[in-house]
Order: sequence, then C-alpha cells, then structure tokens
Amino acid sequence: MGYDYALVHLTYTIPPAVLLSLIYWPLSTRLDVYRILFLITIAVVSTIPWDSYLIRHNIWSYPEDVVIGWTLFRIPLEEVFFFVIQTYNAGLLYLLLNKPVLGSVHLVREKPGRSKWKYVKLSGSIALALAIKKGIEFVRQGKERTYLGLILIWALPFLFLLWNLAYQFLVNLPFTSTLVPIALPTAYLWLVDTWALQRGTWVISSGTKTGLHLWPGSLEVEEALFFSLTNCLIVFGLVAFDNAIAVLHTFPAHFPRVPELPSPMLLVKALLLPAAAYNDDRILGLQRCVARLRAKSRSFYLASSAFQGRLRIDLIILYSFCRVADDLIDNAESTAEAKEWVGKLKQYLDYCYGGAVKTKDGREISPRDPNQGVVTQWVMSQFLEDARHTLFMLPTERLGKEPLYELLRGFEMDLEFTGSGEGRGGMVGGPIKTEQDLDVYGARVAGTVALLCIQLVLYHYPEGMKEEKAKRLMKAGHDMGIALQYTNIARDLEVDARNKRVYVPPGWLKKEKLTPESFVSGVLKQGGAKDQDEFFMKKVNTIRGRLLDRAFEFYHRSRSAIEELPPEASGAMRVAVESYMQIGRELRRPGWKSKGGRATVPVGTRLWVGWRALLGPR
Ligand SMILES: CC(C)=CCC/C(C)=C/CC/C(C)=C/CC/C(C)=C/[C@@H]1[C@@H](COP(=O)(O)OP(=O)(O)O)[C@]1(C)CC/C=C(\C)CC/C=C(\C)CCC=C(C)C
Repeated sequence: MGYDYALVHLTYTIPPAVLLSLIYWPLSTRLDVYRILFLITIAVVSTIPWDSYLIRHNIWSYPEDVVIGWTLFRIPLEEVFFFVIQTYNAGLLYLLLNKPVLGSVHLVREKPGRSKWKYVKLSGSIALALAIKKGIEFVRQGKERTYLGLILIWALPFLFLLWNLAYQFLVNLPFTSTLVPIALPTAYLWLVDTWALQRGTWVISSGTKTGLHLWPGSLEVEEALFFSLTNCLIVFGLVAFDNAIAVLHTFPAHFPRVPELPSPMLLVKALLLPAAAYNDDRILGLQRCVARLRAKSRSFYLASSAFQGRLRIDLIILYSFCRVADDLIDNAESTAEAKEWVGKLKQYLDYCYGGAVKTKDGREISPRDPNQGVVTQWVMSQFLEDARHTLFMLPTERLGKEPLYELLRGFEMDLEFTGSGEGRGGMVGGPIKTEQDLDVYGARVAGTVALLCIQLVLYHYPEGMKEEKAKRLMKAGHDMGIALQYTNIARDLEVDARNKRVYVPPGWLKKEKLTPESFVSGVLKQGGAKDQDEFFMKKVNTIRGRLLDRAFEFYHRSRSAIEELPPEASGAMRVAVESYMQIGRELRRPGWKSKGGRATVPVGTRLWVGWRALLGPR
C-alpha cells in the first residue's frame, strides 16, 4: 500500500479541477452539469472493461507500494478517479472556451446530392477506419505494438461514431472550441507524466510496448497517444452533445418543445435529423444577427453568452432588429429618406400585427399564416438583403406590438434633429426641451427595448409568474432602459454634437452658460485641437456628470427587480445591465480611455464585471 498515485492527483489533477470549477461556477447552468455528468458516466463505463482487461492480461500494472489498494474490477480506485477527473477538467475547459459560441451558427444544411461535406465525412471516416485496421493488426501480431493496438481499437471506434454524427460541427467550430481544449490538457498530462510518473507509478510491460519515447528518456508513445485520444474523446463527445442541442434550439419547426435537460433519446433524434432538413435561411439569418451583435455592441455580445437556449436566440434577433432599424434611420442620406424607412418599418409591424393584408388583386388575406408569402414578397421588395433576414426572424408572436411602435416613435424624435432649423428649438435644439422630454426619449428608445427583453424572458420562463409581479418587473425594466440610455448619451456627447444632435436639455446647458449651438461649436473646435479649451471641457464634464447622476438614479431605483426575474435569466440580465453601466463608471474615472471618440471598457474589466455580475448583485 502506498500513496504515490493519490499524491499525483493531489498535486496535479485536483488543483486544476478546483481552479476551473471556481472560474466556471458562476457561468454554469443545469445543462452544463447534465453535460458533464453524462460524459463522465460514459467515460467511466466505457473505460472500465478495457482497463480491467489490460490489467488482467498484464499489459500494464501498478506496483503495490504506489496505490492504496482498493480496486474496481481489478482497477485501482486512483485510476478510476483519473477517468473522472480528466473528463471533468477537459470538459470544463471546453465549456469555458465555448461559452461565447452560439452553436446554431455553426450548423450547415447539406444540399442533397454531391456536396463537399460528403467528402469531408468520407475522408475522416476512411482515415479512422484505416487506423482501426492498423490497431487490429498490431494486436493480432501480439508483440511490442500490442498496447498501441489496444489503445487504437478501444478509442477509435468511439471517435468514428462521433465523427459520423457531428463531423460538420467539429469542422465548423473555431479552433478555440475544439483544438485548444484537446491540446491544452494533453500537453499538461504529457508534462505530468514526464515529471511525476517516471518513478514507476504505473508500468507498461516491456513485451507489449514499442519502447519508443516522445522525447528522449521520457514519455512513452503509448502514454502520449492514450492522453491525446482520451482528450479527443472528451471533446468530440461534448461537441456531439452541443451539436444536438444546437439542432434542438435552432429549429422549432422540427422540435417545437425542448425540455431544459433533453433526454439521451431526444439528443440522438436531433443528431440523426438529416442535415438536408435544416432550415438554411434560419442558419444564415442567425449568422448575420450574431455578426452584427459582435461588431456593434461589446456589452450585449458579452451578455448574450450568459443567456441560454431559445431565449438567447430570440434576444440576439431582437438586438439585430433594433440595430437594423436604428441604422436604417441614422444612416439615411436625408430626413425624407429616414422618414421613408420609419414608414416602411411601421408598415412591417402593421403586417405582422394587423389582421388582413390586401393582395395586388384586391383579395384580403392574413399575413400570419399560409399566405404570408405576400408579406415576404413585400419585405423582399422594400428592404436590402442585410435587413431582410432579421425582419423574417423577429419573433413578433412573442413580442407585444406597443413597445415596437413606441421604439419607432423614439427614432422619429431623432429625425427632429436633422436638417438645421427644422427642429422645434432652432438650429440644433431638436426635440429635447426639458428633462421630461429626455426621459420620454429614453423611455421610447430604451425603456421599450427593456420591455421587449422582459417579454421574451417571461415567455421562455413563465413558471410561477404572477401578473402583479410581471407588471412590477416591466416598470423596473423600463426604468433600467432609461438608465442605459442616459449612460449612452453621456458616452456619446461629443459624437452626437458633431452630428448636430444635442440631447442635453437646454436648461442644463444654460446653467453652464451654453446654448445648443455654442455647445456644438465648442465640441467641433475641440475635435482636432491639441490644446483643448480646459474651461469648455470642464463644462462638458459637468454636463456629463449630471447625465450620469441621472443614469445611476434610474439604475439604483430598478436594479433590485433583476433578482425577481426567473433564475434562468436574472444572472444574464445582470451581466447585460452591469456591463453597460460600466461604461458610466469608466466615464467617471479621470482620464478614461476612448475609441473613436467614445469611452470604452478595457477587455479585462469587461470580463471581470460580467463574471462578477453572475455571482450575484453588487
Ligand atoms: C444580451 C442581448 C443580446 C440583449 C439584447 C438587448 C437589446 C435588444 C438591445 C437593443 C439595442 C439597440 C440597438 C436599440 C436601439 C435603440 C438604442 C440605440 C438604444 C440604446 C442602446 C445602446 O446600444 P449601443 O450602445 O450599441 O447603441 P449606439 O451605438 O449608441 O447606437 C440603448 C442604450 C438601449 C439598450 C436598452 C436595453 C438593452 C434595456 C436594458 C434593460 C433590461 C435588459 C431590463 C432589466 C430588467 C430589470 C427587471 C431591471
């Protein structure tokens, strides 16, 4: 009896497990626990018969004085624990690296007939089948390649199966999601083996090993291969699991209801759904939405990783809709063109929420069901390709119409700025006359967005939600939206002024002895100037401070309501809110960093704020 093998765990495998658990714990979901338990069960069950065979046939052995002595089917318990902890460590690393990845965008619809994917699948399968054949030959020869052969014929059939189930997903996922979680634990175990196990904690019989070493005097090639293939098995297993989850969440037409923890049968059913049956438009649409979110908002992109399943998908589409609409209006070349876009967006909502639609030949049909082709054609003819996918996917059946129309009213307020002199308040005054006007503007462009987000949350997690509580949540969410909008205005003060938009109420400007016009010209003068007018910048900072005070007033008033949201969404909502409000906190720091004239939150701070937000309220 001895403790050497146990000490290897205490020194090398348990510490990374503790570290990874601490990092991942706030990000973990019930589905993650299910994933890991599922995989550990398969790993242990599939390895025990093989390992027990190796020990019973003396292919490897454990000196009595290095193990405690308790065994399972002749396998020392330390070894059984190794299967568990290796799967846990590599699995957790995979989950951590895959948190930002939305599986749906890595699915591919295979067109019937010849496609490159058929060849990809075939090449992988042939390579694996040839390697299995080699393994069988090695074992048959019964000489020094026996152990090598036994590793191959044990691990590769599983890899063959997983490859055939999830080859597209495996190839399409970024390297950081597949190669890194294989390579890092493998390299680590190679080093551990080299450092710690040379003392003979386990021994491969000399007649059944090649005697080759990975590098001189150290790791035997069989060990190196064993570690790399087991890590491949863990990652391939998780990729196949996530492939099934992505199919379940992406295609409601095939899987209308998906339980939070899908049964193994349902997972297999999803994996076996032919790729030719995937909805190409939905995959492409989601790819565009994710790309838009990633390019346009770091805060919401980070926060989207913390949401799960179909709620995450719906929020990403909602973001895309808000962004597309805002950009269409903001980037229009004239007020007239912007108004036209507002009109078209309203008409789109009329179609989605209205009763009947008139066709060209005067017939009245419902836009919602069978004949919605009319709406599709209308969207196709009125909007550019980039916007169409989002409009087709917006889940209007889960969103109330009022906040969407109100959002458009908010965008219309912006139009009152454009075209000097057209605004109510003179040259650049625009629609904001008082603090109340600014609250109304914030409510329209951001309070509405919050209402839409909460509607989606309550749709996906309706359990135990009473009407009164829902109303309270809506009110608080609406206020939180306004808080974010005040932060947004404080961040973009200079950028907006350069576009002749001043959202600051004239009363606030007057206090600093400024008018909208003098504010704009002051900002324009500072633009390229090396020596900034300190006096003017002080005034700008006072105004910014006032906007931030108001932002945090709304924030403090409403943030406790986040805890009343369903637990599946409250942590992620906290991430969304906190990572945006962090912009406000940065702006309060002297010498804040900016990019393109806008304050930015350094990546490290952003990640820390997001992680911290998942732990609980500040
Ligand atoms: C995680 C995830 C994908 C969330 C999606 C959130 C979402 C749908 C955001 C839409 C953003 C958007 C483009 C809206 C158009 C109008 C607009 C510009 C509003 C301003 C957003 C700023 O975005 P950004 O900085 O990228 O914009 P510009 O570059 O300046 O153009 C806003 C500041 C509003 C955003 C408001 C919210 C997301 C609502 C926040 C409140 C909640 C989530 C509710 C919290 C719940 C309780 C109970 C308190």
